[in-house]
This record gives sequence, C-alpha cells and structure tokens, in this order.
Amino acid sequence: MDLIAETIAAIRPLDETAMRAARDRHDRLTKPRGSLGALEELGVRLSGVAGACPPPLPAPAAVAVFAGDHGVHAQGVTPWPQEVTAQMVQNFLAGGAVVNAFARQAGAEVTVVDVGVATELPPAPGLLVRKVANGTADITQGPAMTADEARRAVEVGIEVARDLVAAGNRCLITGDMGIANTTPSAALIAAFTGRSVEGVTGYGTGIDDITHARKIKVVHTALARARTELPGHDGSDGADPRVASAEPLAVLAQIGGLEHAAIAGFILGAAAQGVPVLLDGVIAGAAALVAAALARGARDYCVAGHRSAEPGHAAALWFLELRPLIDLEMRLGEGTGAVLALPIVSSAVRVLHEVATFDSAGVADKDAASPDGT
Ligand SMILES: Cc1cc2ncn([C@H]3O[C@H](COP(=O)(O)O)[C@@H](O)[C@H]3O)c2cc1C
Ligand SMILES: O=C(O)c1cccnc1
Repeated sequence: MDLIAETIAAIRPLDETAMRAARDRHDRLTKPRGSLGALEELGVRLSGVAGACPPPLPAPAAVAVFAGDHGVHAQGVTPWPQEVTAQMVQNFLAGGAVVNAFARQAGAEVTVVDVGVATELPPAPGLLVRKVANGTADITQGPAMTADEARRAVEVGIEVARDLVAAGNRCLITGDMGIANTTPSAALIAAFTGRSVEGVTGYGTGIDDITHARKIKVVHTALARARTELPGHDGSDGADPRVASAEPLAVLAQIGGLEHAAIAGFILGAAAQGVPVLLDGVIAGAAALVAAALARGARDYCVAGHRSAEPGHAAALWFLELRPLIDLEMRLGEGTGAVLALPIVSSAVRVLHEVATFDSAGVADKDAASPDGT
C-alpha cells in the first residue's frame, strides 16, 4: 500500500466510549449542565480523538506553514508580487510575521515547509525544504500539477505531521503562505461544496472590484477547463457536482495548489495518528475538503480555529459541519486564526482535567435535590 492509502486506512472513527465518558464527566462537574456551550462538545470530540477522557492537553503544539507559489498569479488575481511568498518565508524564519507573534503568545512552535515556492530558498533552521515543484502551473491554462506532484505534495504533509507527532507534539496547526492562493482555494471550495463561484470567491489580501470580477472569471475558467479533463465529463457546461464526484486527488491536481495538497496530507496524517488538527482559514478549509473527500473520518479530527472573512471559508466550514471557535473577521492566513484559538482548545481540555465534580467539591447538584431533574 502507498503512504496515502496507508494513512487513510489508519484513520479510526472517534472513540465512542471516551466521548460518553466525557459527556458524563461534563454533567458531574461543578457547573450547570451545558453551561460551557460548544466548548463542552469540543472536549467531548477531543476525547473521541484521543480515545481517552480526559484527553491530553494540546501541548506542545506545532504550526506548520506550508509555502507554495501559483501559476494563476499571472492572471492578475492579486496585487502582490509572487516574490512575496519567498520573502514572507524569510520573515517567518526570522520570527517577524504575525503568526510568529501569535505562536509565541500561545506557546506553539513554527515550522516552515517549502512544498512549492517558485525560487530556491537558502537552508535555515526551522525550514524544511520539501519542494515538489517550483510552483503550480496556471489553472486557467492546464492542470495545476501532475497527478504525481499532487500525490507527492500530499505525502509531504503526511510526513511532516508524522515527524511533528514523533517529536512529541499533541496538537498540529495548519498554516499557509502562497501569494494568489485564495484563487485555487475558491476553485476547490466551489468544486467540493457545489456552491457558486460568485458565492465563494472573496477579496483575498484585499483587491478592488475590477480585480474581484476578474478573479471570479478566472475561477470559472479553471473549473470549466478542469471539467473537460476529469473522468465522467459529459460535454455540458454547468454546476460542479461532476467535478466533486471525480477522484479527489484528480480535482486537487487540476485546480489546487501544492500547499493545499500538503495541508490535506497534514490533516490526514494528524487524523491517522489520533492527534487533533487546528485549522486556519480559507486555504486550510479548501484543503480540509480534499482531506474529507479522501477520508470522511478525517473531518472528525479537525477543529476550526476561526472563521475568516473570505466567503469561501464559511462555505467550507458549512460543508464540513465544523463550528469555528472565533470570528474576528481576520483574513490573513499563515495559521494566525488557528494559533489564536489554541488557548480555547486548551481550556476545553483543561475543564475535563481540573474542574471538580459536585461529589468531590461537596457542592449540591440540583438533580440530587430533585430526582426528576426539573
Ligand atoms: C505581506 C503578506 C503576508 C501574508 N501572510 C499571509 N498572506 C496570505 O495572503 C495570500 C493570499 O492572498 P491572495 O490570494 O489575495 O494573494 C497568501 O500568501 C496567504 O498566506 C499574506 C499576504 C501578504 C501580501
Ligand atoms: O481567509 C484567509 O485565510 C485568507 C484570506 C486572505 C489571504 N490569505 C488567507
């Protein structure tokens, strides 16, 4: 079996016994039942992920920022020059990006993975050079990558997840860097959710309305072209279910990015090892759709750190039925929204470790006084 198939085969359903134990424990803690809202369900799910209640604290935690360039940059979908991808990689390595500041605050370590930056990067501590290609091809003109490149990039993500867990990390966090990458993100999200291109294509780093209209056209063109190359194409134009029903890796190779592929692998790798993966914004959302199409169970290991301002991100979260922990209208990427949510994940787990039960604290439970639970 190859690495991707092996990884998918290793993903287990959430542990029902541990989740029952967590629900039961929540009901005995010194707080009104359900008073921690969605945080309780998060603690339950993390118990299911770990197969234990309480689950381990999500520490140490590691952010992997997967960097890649995009041929579709040539279509004028972003005002930023492509070189900014490589320059930001240097900034991450120097500790000067927003994700570094947030990671220092949250106590997470940042690793940068060059899975497809267009230029050569000098070796540096904290940089993993796993370059599969010097960027993707322009998705309006042809497939972003070959099937082999897509597979290799997914494998890079699986291997990074494996190594970070082997190093002792108990929570993996997705990050991305790739100028123009909100365009293939929109294409992937339209393809996998069936939502309209107009509904999922946003303003990325910040573009004017004319550029936004062009970006929408570019995504339409890429999807129409991809449809003709995917098996099952019936010659007609129209919605995207046909794209969505094709083999996920084939769709990824047609319209995705190398960092999307690697993040999809990173998610699969985390899930296969029973470690939660905290998702960042729209790029991670698009990658999670690929991972979930490859292995539906992978979704259960994902925690949506935040909801970004990109409309496609909300669509991806809706499709995956993931509830974001925070919504600060951020639209940066890099892993920033996910790292910001890490203390919330820690709190969800800490409750199950540290909060006293009614019995142990000698606090009267209302159900004890009123057996019918009213
Ligand atoms: C200085 C800078 C830092 C960033 N950090 C993340 N991104 C984010 O913005 C890019 C995607 O947006 P678009 O599709 O509009 O180009 C990605 O590189 C993403 O990681 C940045 C973008 C810039 C310019
Ligand atoms: O929503 C995001 O994650 C995002 C938005 C713009 C640029 N990069 C990422």
